[in-house]
Amino acid sequence: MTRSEVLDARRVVVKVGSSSLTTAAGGIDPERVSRLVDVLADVRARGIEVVLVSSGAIAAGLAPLGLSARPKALAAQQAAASVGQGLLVHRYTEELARHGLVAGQVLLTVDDVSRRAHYRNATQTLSTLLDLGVLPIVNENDTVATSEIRFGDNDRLAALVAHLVSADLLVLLSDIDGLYDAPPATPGATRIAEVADIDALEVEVGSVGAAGVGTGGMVTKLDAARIACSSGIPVVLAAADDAADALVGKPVGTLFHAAGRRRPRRLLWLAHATETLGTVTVDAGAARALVERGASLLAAGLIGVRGSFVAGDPIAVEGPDGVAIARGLVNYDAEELADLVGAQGVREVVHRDDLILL
Ligand SMILES: Nc1ncnc2c1ncn2[C@@H]1O[C@H](COP(=O)(O)OP(=O)(O)O)[C@@H](O)[C@H]1O
Ligand SMILES: N[C@@H](CCC(=O)OP(=O)(O)O)C(=O)O
Repeated sequence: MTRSEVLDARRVVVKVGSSSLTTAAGGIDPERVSRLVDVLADVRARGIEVVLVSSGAIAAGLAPLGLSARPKALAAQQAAASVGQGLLVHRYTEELARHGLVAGQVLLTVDDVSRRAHYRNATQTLSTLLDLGVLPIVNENDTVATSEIRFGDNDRLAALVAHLVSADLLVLLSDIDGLYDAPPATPGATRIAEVADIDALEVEVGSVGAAGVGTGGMVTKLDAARIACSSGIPVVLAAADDAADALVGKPVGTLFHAAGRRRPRRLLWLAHATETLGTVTVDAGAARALVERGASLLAAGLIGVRGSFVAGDPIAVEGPDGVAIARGLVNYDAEELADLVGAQGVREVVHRDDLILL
């Protein structure tokens, strides 16, 4: 039986991991890139828009730098990515050109999906590229991302991009042919064909794949699936070798059914992509107002402020017991807010539209 979620999709985000693009020695395998591009070109020929999120910059930079394995130090990874990203996109550009398709490179940082203005820019750029018939190739902007503000893996980035472009489907291609009920090397581990409700899923996951070039392993793929499904986007996780079948809806890999409605765009990044820059502690009355009535947070409920932030930054909101209850975009700088503690003011610290309950 074919999967209607796949057949009905008009806009698809496909993510391919480093482990699916590299040779055993760790460099980029031009044949694997070529095979992937053939599949993507077929999808495009069916009138479906495609955004590719491709890892592999670091892997592509290893050989030119005379390195045999992914370096541990962040600066060395960034150097490898700087060398490799151009080579990687060059490969894609040449391969897509064989099919008469044009590639566009889009490098994103965490800020691009967490700051409101950047988010809008990223959305506009991607939708313009799609309108122009370009096939955007997205990666993290590794050369400028520091360890604190890094996605580090492209799985979550792909889910956020899927949301950003309002995709109908997210396809995660990996070296493994789906989600298993235990790390695949475990005797008796079996593939799960469908996940109806990801929040009810209980599986044992390991971290890194056999090739040793990927990051995050299944943990980050499940995070990505959770982000996409919770915003109404179904996910197929499949082996890169099964990409053609996965993209015509054959029952390969694992299908995660979407849950719920699409959330407003801004709030999705607030929930998943944001590093909060501070925390405000609120009293029990304010905590109840937020949770039970969906109210805005007013200064009168503040009992503490921590961190360093300016107006517009994402912050965490915790109750008097220190348990986080919400995230929001704050209307004041940290110093201004500290002065409002205990002031019994009615000033709005976080507007209800800028709050997401956890
Ligand atoms: N429960 C599980 N089901 C499937 N794969 C798992 C599981 N737990 C751990 N893994 C590992 O996750 C790996 C995929 O992650 P990763 O190496 O980061 O790939 P990619 O480069 O495609 O992002 C698989 O090769 C597998 O070894
Ligand atoms: N941005 C990095 C990708 C990080 C990474 O390895 O991700 P993945 O292979 O998807 O687990 C790169 O291009 O090398």
